Amino acid sequence: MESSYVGFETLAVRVAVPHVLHVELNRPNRANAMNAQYWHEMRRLFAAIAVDPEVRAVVISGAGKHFSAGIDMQPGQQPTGNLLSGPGKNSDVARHALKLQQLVLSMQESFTCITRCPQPVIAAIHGACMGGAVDLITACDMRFCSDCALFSVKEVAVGLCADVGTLQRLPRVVGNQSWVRDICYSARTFGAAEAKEFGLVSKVCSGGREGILAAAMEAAAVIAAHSPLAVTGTKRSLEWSQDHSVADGLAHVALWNSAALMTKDLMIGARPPDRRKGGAAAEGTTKPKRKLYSNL
Ligand SMILES: CC/C=C\C=C\CC(=O)SCCNC(=O)CCNC(=O)[C@H](O)C(C)(C)COP(=O)(O)OP(=O)(O)OC[C@H]1O[C@@H](n2cnc3c(N)ncnc32)[C@H](O)[C@@H]1OP(=O)(O)O
Repeated sequence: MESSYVGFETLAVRVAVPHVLHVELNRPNRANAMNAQYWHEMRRLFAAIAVDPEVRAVVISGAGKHFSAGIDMQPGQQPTGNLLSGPGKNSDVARHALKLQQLVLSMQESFTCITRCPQPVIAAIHGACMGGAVDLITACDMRFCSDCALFSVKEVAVGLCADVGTLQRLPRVVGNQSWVRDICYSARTFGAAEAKEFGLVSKVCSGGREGILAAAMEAAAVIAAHSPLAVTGTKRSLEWSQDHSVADGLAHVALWNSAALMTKDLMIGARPPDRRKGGAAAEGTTKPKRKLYSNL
Protein backbone atom coordinates (compact mmCIF):
# COMPACT_ATOMS: atom_id res chain seq x y z
CA MET A 1 0.00 0.00 0.00
CA GLU A 2 1.35 3.40 -1.06
CA SER A 3 2.43 5.65 1.81
CA SER A 4 0.35 8.39 0.12
CA TYR A 5 -2.78 6.59 1.37
CA VAL A 6 -2.12 6.75 5.09
CA GLY A 7 -2.63 9.53 7.58
CA PHE A 8 -6.21 10.45 6.67
CA GLU A 9 -8.71 11.21 9.44
CA THR A 10 -11.96 11.42 7.50
CA LEU A 11 -11.23 8.77 4.86
CA ALA A 12 -10.16 5.13 5.13
CA VAL A 13 -8.24 3.97 2.07
CA ARG A 14 -7.36 0.38 1.21
CA VAL A 15 -6.61 -1.80 -1.78
CA ALA A 16 -9.71 -3.98 -2.03
CA VAL A 17 -8.98 -6.24 -4.97
CA PRO A 18 -5.90 -5.94 -7.21
CA HIS A 19 -5.75 -2.46 -8.79
CA VAL A 20 -8.98 -1.30 -7.10
CA LEU A 21 -8.79 1.32 -4.36
CA HIS A 22 -11.58 1.47 -1.82
CA VAL A 23 -12.13 4.94 -0.35
CA GLU A 24 -14.47 4.93 2.62
CA LEU A 25 -15.97 8.12 4.05
CA ASN A 26 -15.02 7.49 7.63
CA ARG A 27 -16.87 9.56 10.20
CA PRO A 28 -19.63 7.06 10.96
CA ASN A 29 -20.54 8.69 14.30
CA ARG A 30 -21.44 11.87 12.40
CA ALA A 31 -23.15 10.10 9.47
CA ASN A 32 -19.95 10.79 7.46
CA ALA A 33 -20.69 14.53 7.45
CA MET A 34 -18.06 16.54 5.58
CA ASN A 35 -15.93 18.73 7.86
CA ALA A 36 -13.03 21.10 7.11
CA GLN A 37 -10.53 18.25 7.23
CA TYR A 38 -12.58 16.24 4.73
CA TRP A 39 -12.41 18.89 1.98
CA HIS A 40 -8.65 19.06 2.32
CA GLU A 41 -8.16 15.27 2.49
CA MET A 42 -10.22 14.61 -0.66
CA ARG A 43 -7.91 16.88 -2.68
CA ARG A 44 -4.80 15.28 -1.18
CA LEU A 45 -6.08 11.75 -1.79
CA PHE A 46 -7.13 12.27 -5.39
CA ALA A 47 -3.88 14.05 -6.22
CA ALA A 48 -2.13 10.82 -5.11
CA ILE A 49 -4.56 8.52 -6.94
CA ALA A 50 -4.19 10.47 -10.18
CA VAL A 51 -0.49 9.65 -10.40
CA ASP A 52 -0.62 6.09 -9.03
CA PRO A 53 -0.15 3.66 -11.94
CA GLU A 54 -1.24 0.71 -9.75
CA VAL A 55 -4.77 2.09 -9.33
CA ARG A 56 -7.15 1.33 -12.20
CA ALA A 57 -10.53 1.95 -10.56
CA VAL A 58 -11.81 3.52 -7.34
CA VAL A 59 -14.89 2.75 -5.23
CA ILE A 60 -16.23 5.36 -2.79
CA SER A 61 -18.59 4.23 -0.02
CA GLY A 62 -19.60 5.28 3.49
CA ALA A 63 -18.72 3.62 6.81
CA GLY A 64 -21.58 2.84 9.17
CA LYS A 65 -25.27 3.46 8.62
CA HIS A 66 -25.13 6.13 5.89
CA PHE A 67 -23.20 7.12 2.80
CA SER A 68 -23.02 10.76 3.94
CA ALA A 69 -25.23 13.43 5.53
CA GLY A 70 -23.49 16.14 3.48
CA ILE A 71 -21.82 19.14 4.98
CA ASP A 72 -21.04 19.04 8.71
CA MET A 73 -23.56 21.43 10.21
CA GLN A 74 -21.98 21.67 13.63
CA PRO A 75 -20.49 25.05 14.52
CA GLY A 76 -16.78 25.43 13.71
CA GLN A 77 -16.62 22.37 11.43
CA GLN A 78 -16.27 24.20 8.11
CA PRO A 79 -13.22 25.91 6.56
CA THR A 80 -15.27 29.13 6.37
CA GLY A 81 -14.17 29.99 9.93
CA ASN A 82 -15.57 33.43 10.78
CA LEU A 83 -15.72 34.54 7.11
CA LEU A 84 -19.52 34.12 7.05
CA SER A 85 -20.01 37.00 9.48
CA GLY A 86 -18.81 39.48 6.86
CA PRO A 87 -15.86 41.90 6.69
CA GLY A 88 -14.60 43.25 9.98
CA LYS A 89 -13.41 46.82 10.37
CA ASN A 90 -10.01 45.98 8.82
CA SER A 91 -11.44 44.78 5.48
CA ASP A 92 -14.18 45.63 2.99
CA VAL A 93 -16.93 43.75 1.18
CA ALA A 94 -14.96 43.17 -2.04
CA ARG A 95 -11.82 41.83 -0.34
CA HIS A 96 -13.88 39.70 1.99
CA ALA A 97 -16.03 38.34 -0.88
CA LEU A 98 -12.86 37.43 -2.75
CA LYS A 99 -11.69 35.29 0.20
CA LEU A 100 -15.05 33.50 0.34
CA GLN A 101 -14.99 32.96 -3.41
CA GLN A 102 -11.52 31.40 -3.17
CA LEU A 103 -12.75 29.14 -0.41
CA VAL A 104 -15.79 27.93 -2.37
CA LEU A 105 -13.56 27.32 -5.40
CA SER A 106 -11.22 25.19 -3.28
CA MET A 107 -14.18 23.18 -1.95
CA GLN A 108 -15.41 22.65 -5.52
CA GLU A 109 -11.98 21.29 -6.33
CA SER A 110 -12.53 18.57 -3.70
CA PHE A 111 -15.06 17.00 -6.08
CA THR A 112 -13.72 18.17 -9.44
CA CYS A 113 -10.55 16.20 -8.65
CA ILE A 114 -12.71 13.07 -9.04
CA THR A 115 -13.82 13.97 -12.57
CA ARG A 116 -10.25 14.85 -13.48
CA CYS A 117 -8.60 11.71 -12.09
CA PRO A 118 -7.68 9.29 -14.87
CA GLN A 119 -9.34 6.26 -13.27
CA PRO A 120 -13.10 5.60 -13.19
CA VAL A 121 -14.69 6.23 -9.79
CA ILE A 122 -17.80 4.33 -8.64
CA ALA A 123 -20.03 5.62 -5.81
CA ALA A 124 -21.57 2.82 -3.71
CA ILE A 125 -24.42 4.49 -1.83
CA HIS A 126 -26.43 3.18 1.12
CA GLY A 127 -28.56 5.01 3.68
CA ALA A 128 -28.61 8.81 3.52
CA CYS A 129 -26.94 10.68 0.68
CA MET A 130 -27.70 14.36 1.23
CA GLY A 131 -26.55 17.82 0.21
CA GLY A 132 -22.78 17.74 -0.32
CA ALA A 133 -22.98 13.97 -0.77
CA VAL A 134 -25.05 14.46 -3.94
CA ASP A 135 -22.38 16.90 -5.17
CA LEU A 136 -19.87 14.12 -4.52
CA ILE A 137 -21.72 11.32 -6.33
CA THR A 138 -22.52 13.44 -9.38
CA ALA A 139 -18.75 13.91 -9.84
CA CYS A 140 -18.30 10.13 -9.94
CA ASP A 141 -18.32 8.08 -13.14
CA MET A 142 -20.97 5.61 -11.97
CA ARG A 143 -23.47 5.46 -9.12
CA PHE A 144 -24.90 2.27 -7.60
CA CYS A 145 -27.18 2.35 -4.56
CA SER A 146 -28.79 -0.02 -2.12
CA ASP A 147 -32.57 -0.30 -2.01
CA CYS A 148 -32.46 1.47 1.39
CA ALA A 149 -30.74 4.60 -0.01
CA LEU A 150 -32.32 8.02 0.56
CA PHE A 151 -31.29 11.08 -1.42
CA SER A 152 -31.89 14.80 -0.97
CA VAL A 153 -30.47 17.86 -2.71
CA LYS A 154 -30.97 19.50 0.63
CA GLU A 155 -29.23 22.85 0.18
CA VAL A 156 -32.26 25.17 -0.17
CA ALA A 157 -33.71 23.61 2.99
CA VAL A 158 -30.68 24.85 4.92
CA GLY A 159 -30.68 28.30 3.24
CA LEU A 160 -28.03 27.61 0.63
CA CYS A 161 -27.71 27.63 -3.14
CA ALA A 162 -25.77 24.41 -3.85
CA ASP A 163 -22.32 25.45 -5.00
CA VAL A 164 -19.99 22.46 -5.20
CA GLY A 165 -21.23 20.65 -8.29
CA THR A 166 -24.79 19.29 -8.12
CA LEU A 167 -26.40 22.11 -10.11
CA GLN A 168 -23.80 21.79 -12.85
CA ARG A 169 -23.44 17.99 -13.02
CA LEU A 170 -26.83 16.55 -12.05
CA PRO A 171 -28.65 17.84 -15.18
CA ARG A 172 -25.98 16.21 -17.35
CA VAL A 173 -26.15 12.97 -15.41
CA VAL A 174 -29.93 12.57 -15.65
CA GLY A 175 -30.82 14.70 -18.69
CA ASN A 176 -34.15 15.79 -17.22
CA GLN A 177 -34.37 19.46 -16.19
CA SER A 178 -37.91 19.15 -14.85
CA TRP A 179 -36.99 16.41 -12.38
CA VAL A 180 -33.72 18.16 -11.44
CA ARG A 181 -35.60 21.38 -10.66
CA ASP A 182 -38.26 19.45 -8.74
CA ILE A 183 -35.72 17.85 -6.40
CA CYS A 184 -33.48 20.93 -6.13
CA TYR A 185 -36.27 23.47 -5.40
CA SER A 186 -38.19 21.19 -3.05
CA ALA A 187 -35.17 19.61 -1.28
CA ARG A 188 -37.44 16.60 -0.83
CA THR A 189 -36.09 13.18 0.10
CA PHE A 190 -36.52 10.42 -2.46
CA GLY A 191 -35.57 6.76 -2.55
CA ALA A 192 -33.63 4.29 -4.63
CA ALA A 193 -36.50 3.49 -7.01
CA GLU A 194 -36.92 7.14 -8.03
CA ALA A 195 -33.15 7.62 -8.30
CA LYS A 196 -33.04 4.65 -10.69
CA GLU A 197 -36.13 5.75 -12.63
CA PHE A 198 -34.54 9.12 -13.45
CA GLY A 199 -31.02 7.81 -14.03
CA LEU A 200 -29.23 9.22 -10.99
CA VAL A 201 -28.08 5.66 -10.26
CA SER A 202 -27.61 2.86 -12.76
CA LYS A 203 -27.99 -0.07 -10.37
CA VAL A 204 -30.01 -0.80 -7.22
CA CYS A 205 -29.04 -3.77 -5.03
CA SER A 206 -30.41 -5.42 -1.93
CA GLY A 207 -28.17 -6.36 0.99
CA GLY A 208 -27.55 -2.87 2.42
CA ARG A 209 -24.02 -1.56 2.72
CA GLU A 210 -22.33 -4.91 2.07
CA GLY A 211 -24.57 -5.69 -0.92
CA ILE A 212 -23.90 -2.43 -2.71
CA LEU A 213 -20.21 -2.51 -1.92
CA ALA A 214 -19.93 -6.02 -3.40
CA ALA A 215 -21.70 -4.88 -6.60
CA ALA A 216 -19.43 -1.84 -6.93
CA MET A 217 -16.30 -3.92 -6.30
CA GLU A 218 -17.36 -6.41 -8.93
CA ALA A 219 -17.84 -3.62 -11.48
CA ALA A 220 -14.51 -2.06 -10.49
CA ALA A 221 -12.71 -5.41 -10.88
CA VAL A 222 -14.09 -5.75 -14.43
CA ILE A 223 -12.78 -2.26 -15.26
CA ALA A 224 -9.41 -3.04 -13.65
CA ALA A 225 -8.99 -6.14 -15.83
CA HIS A 226 -9.12 -4.04 -19.01
CA SER A 227 -6.31 -2.02 -20.54
CA PRO A 228 -5.83 0.96 -18.19
CA LEU A 229 -4.76 3.03 -21.17
CA ALA A 230 -7.97 2.24 -23.05
CA VAL A 231 -10.06 2.91 -19.94
CA THR A 232 -8.44 6.25 -19.15
CA GLY A 233 -8.68 7.28 -22.82
CA THR A 234 -12.39 6.43 -22.67
CA LYS A 235 -12.88 8.53 -19.52
CA ARG A 236 -11.00 11.46 -21.05
CA SER A 237 -12.99 11.27 -24.23
CA LEU A 238 -16.34 11.10 -22.39
CA GLU A 239 -15.37 14.03 -20.14
CA TRP A 240 -14.14 16.13 -23.07
CA SER A 241 -17.15 15.35 -25.23
CA GLN A 242 -19.55 16.55 -22.50
CA ASP A 243 -18.20 20.07 -22.88
CA HIS A 244 -17.59 20.16 -26.62
CA SER A 245 -19.31 19.61 -29.94
CA VAL A 246 -19.43 16.19 -31.58
CA ALA A 247 -16.87 17.43 -34.13
CA ASP A 248 -14.51 18.62 -31.38
CA GLY A 249 -14.98 15.35 -29.49
CA LEU A 250 -14.15 13.31 -32.59
CA ALA A 251 -11.03 15.40 -33.22
CA HIS A 252 -9.99 14.92 -29.59
CA VAL A 253 -10.34 11.12 -29.65
CA ALA A 254 -8.60 10.92 -33.04
CA LEU A 255 -5.61 12.68 -31.50
CA TRP A 256 -5.67 10.37 -28.46
CA ASN A 257 -5.83 7.26 -30.58
CA SER A 258 -3.12 8.49 -32.95
CA ALA A 259 -0.81 7.48 -30.10
CA ALA A 260 -2.89 4.86 -28.30
CA LEU A 261 -3.46 2.71 -31.41
CA MET A 262 0.26 1.90 -31.41
CA THR A 263 0.30 0.17 -27.99
CA LYS A 264 0.57 -3.56 -27.53
CA ASP A 265 -2.65 -3.41 -25.49
CA LEU A 266 -4.52 -3.89 -28.77
CA MET A 267 -2.69 -7.12 -29.47
CA ILE A 268 -3.30 -8.37 -25.95
CA GLY A 269 -6.96 -7.37 -26.17
CA ALA A 270 -7.52 -9.03 -29.53
CA ARG A 271 -6.07 -12.42 -28.60
CA PRO A 272 -8.27 -15.04 -26.97
CA PRO A 273 -6.90 -15.56 -23.43
CA ASP A 274 -5.95 -19.21 -23.87
CA ARG A 275 -3.74 -18.58 -26.93
CA ARG A 276 -1.54 -16.02 -25.24
CA LYS A 277 1.81 -16.94 -23.74
CA GLY A 278 1.07 -17.59 -20.09
CA GLY A 279 -2.62 -17.06 -20.69
CA ALA A 280 -3.82 -20.64 -20.85
CA ALA A 281 -6.13 -21.97 -18.20
CA ALA A 282 -4.26 -23.48 -15.29
CA GLU A 283 -4.14 -27.27 -15.40
CA GLY A 284 -7.30 -28.82 -14.07
CA THR A 285 -9.28 -25.56 -14.30
CA THR A 286 -11.41 -24.09 -17.05
CA LYS A 287 -10.98 -20.47 -15.98
CA PRO A 288 -8.62 -18.57 -18.32
CA LYS A 289 -6.03 -16.30 -16.71
CA ARG A 290 -6.66 -12.57 -16.89
CA LYS A 291 -5.20 -10.65 -19.80
CA LEU A 292 -2.16 -8.92 -18.37
CA TYR A 293 -1.91 -5.29 -19.35
CA SER A 294 0.87 -3.02 -18.14
CA ASN A 295 0.00 -0.32 -15.65
CA LEU A 296 -0.09 3.25 -16.88
C1 LIG B 1 -19.58 25.61 0.42
C2 LIG B 1 -20.66 24.67 0.87
C3 LIG B 1 -20.40 23.31 0.40
C4 LIG B 1 -21.26 22.30 0.52
C5 LIG B 1 -22.60 22.44 1.04
C6 LIG B 1 -23.39 21.40 1.24
C7 LIG B 1 -24.74 21.59 1.83
C8 LIG B 1 -25.31 20.37 2.49
O1 LIG B 1 -24.68 19.36 2.60
S1 LIG B 1 -26.94 20.53 3.03
C9 LIG B 1 -27.23 18.99 3.83
C10 LIG B 1 -26.89 19.05 5.29
N1 LIG B 1 -27.24 17.78 5.89
C11 LIG B 1 -28.41 17.57 6.49
O2 LIG B 1 -29.25 18.43 6.60
C12 LIG B 1 -28.59 16.19 7.05
C13 LIG B 1 -28.89 16.24 8.53
N2 LIG B 1 -28.96 14.91 9.09
C14 LIG B 1 -30.05 14.12 8.99
O3 LIG B 1 -31.05 14.43 8.38
C15 LIG B 1 -29.96 12.80 9.70
O4 LIG B 1 -28.95 12.87 10.65
C16 LIG B 1 -29.69 11.61 8.77
C17 LIG B 1 -28.51 11.86 7.86
C18 LIG B 1 -30.94 11.33 7.93
C19 LIG B 1 -29.39 10.36 9.63
O5 LIG B 1 -30.43 10.12 10.55
P1 LIG B 1 -30.25 9.00 11.67
O6 LIG B 1 -29.91 7.70 11.07
O7 LIG B 1 -31.46 9.04 12.52
O8 LIG B 1 -28.97 9.43 12.48
P2 LIG B 1 -28.80 10.69 13.44
O9 LIG B 1 -28.95 10.22 14.84
O10 LIG B 1 -29.67 11.80 13.01
O11 LIG B 1 -27.29 11.10 13.12
C20 LIG B 1 -26.20 10.39 13.68
C21 LIG B 1 -25.22 11.39 14.23
O12 LIG B 1 -24.71 12.14 13.12
C22 LIG B 1 -24.92 13.53 13.35
N3 LIG B 1 -25.16 14.20 12.07
C23 LIG B 1 -26.04 13.84 11.12
N4 LIG B 1 -25.97 14.68 10.09
C24 LIG B 1 -25.04 15.60 10.41
C25 LIG B 1 -24.53 16.73 9.72
N5 LIG B 1 -24.95 17.08 8.49
N6 LIG B 1 -23.58 17.45 10.33
C26 LIG B 1 -23.11 17.11 11.55
N7 LIG B 1 -23.56 16.04 12.25
C27 LIG B 1 -24.52 15.30 11.67
C28 LIG B 1 -26.13 13.58 14.26
O13 LIG B 1 -26.16 14.81 14.94
C29 LIG B 1 -25.88 12.40 15.16
O14 LIG B 1 -24.94 12.75 16.12
P3 LIG B 1 -25.21 12.49 17.70
O15 LIG B 1 -24.01 13.04 18.40
O16 LIG B 1 -25.35 11.00 17.81
O17 LIG B 1 -26.48 13.20 18.02
